[in-house]
Amino acid sequence: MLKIALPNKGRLSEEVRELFNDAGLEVRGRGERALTASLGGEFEAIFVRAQDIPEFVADGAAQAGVTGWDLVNEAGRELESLLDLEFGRCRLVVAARDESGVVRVEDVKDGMRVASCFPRLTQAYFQKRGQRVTVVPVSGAAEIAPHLGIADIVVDLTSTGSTLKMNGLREVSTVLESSARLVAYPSNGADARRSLDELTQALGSVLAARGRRYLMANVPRSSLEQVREVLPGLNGPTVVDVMDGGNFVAVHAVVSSRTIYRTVNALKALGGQGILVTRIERLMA
Ligand SMILES: Nc1ncnc2c1ncn2[C@@H]1O[C@H](COP(=O)(O)OP(=O)(O)OP(=O)(O)O)[C@@H](O)[C@H]1O
Ligand SMILES: O=P(O)(O)OC[C@H]1O[C@H](OP(=O)(O)OP(=O)(O)O)[C@H](O)[C@@H]1O
Ligand SMILES: [Mg+2]
Repeated sequence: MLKIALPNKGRLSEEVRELFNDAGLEVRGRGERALTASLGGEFEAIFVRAQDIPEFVADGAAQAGVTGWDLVNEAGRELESLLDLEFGRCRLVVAARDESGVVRVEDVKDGMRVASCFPRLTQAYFQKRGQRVTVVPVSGAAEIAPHLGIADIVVDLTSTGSTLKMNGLREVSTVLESSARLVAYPSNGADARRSLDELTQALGSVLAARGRRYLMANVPRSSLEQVREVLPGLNGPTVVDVMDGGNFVAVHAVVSSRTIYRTVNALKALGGQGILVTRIERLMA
């Protein structure tokens, strides 16, 4: 059995569960507070805090795990990054109150106190810049620290920016960009690596499918050249004969969901009929 460490709660847990489900690795038999569950295949999920996952995986207690790239970097342990899961996108930023006089990161003075749940990354960031700050480690709600007078500025995660705004803080610079990652124990044996390769491909195929749609339409044979322009697909559209279709042939293609509205209208303009758009579950190149 390969153990995969997954977040037991918080921001990432639901999306991780959905991703594994979509890849056919359903969390089975997990009671409300159970700490482990079978994922099917050779995988067993262990549910722990997102912060603890880098340590669990680096120590080999789990062969792989899913957690934020920010937490992986903060842990500073050697881990192999297998896949960017694209959700949990956020940035670790330096932020300051207007009264602090810090408008740009260059304005941060030696001796200033920086509150953060990411003390190592914060220390390393300012050290690299040659700015001697005092890091005030906190385990949550760093945004409140300047108001309590325990720090001058903060280093915290942001995505929409609303928490910073609510706390009267302005973003000054970016320390790290983050999203959820699949990471692995660097010394896994050959069998474990093979299984993790398969897992990486399965999860990757779900992610690749998410931004794409499968489109089918009947189009006049005479407009095929123009249809090719509209429907590049992965390797150009598949063209299929339609029984008793007269001048019409069927075209099939994988298209980006962002452009689907335009594509459908363009096909209609070329005489397309019976247009059908469906979701794709998995897509392997
Ligand atoms: N605002 C956000 N937008 C997108 N992703 C975020 C955001 N905040 C955090 N994340 C990501 O989610 C990860 C886990 O955050 P989460 O809030 O679940 O944990 P936590 O609150 O630090 O842990 P706990 O709830 O156990 O105290 C972060 O390390 C980061 O990668
Ligand atoms: O830019 P925003 O969209 O406002 O997101 C930023 C907030 O999100 C995270 O907290 P979370 O909501 O996970 O709560 P937590 O402090 O309990 O971890 C992070 O610590 C920020 O406080
Ligand atoms: Mg949080």
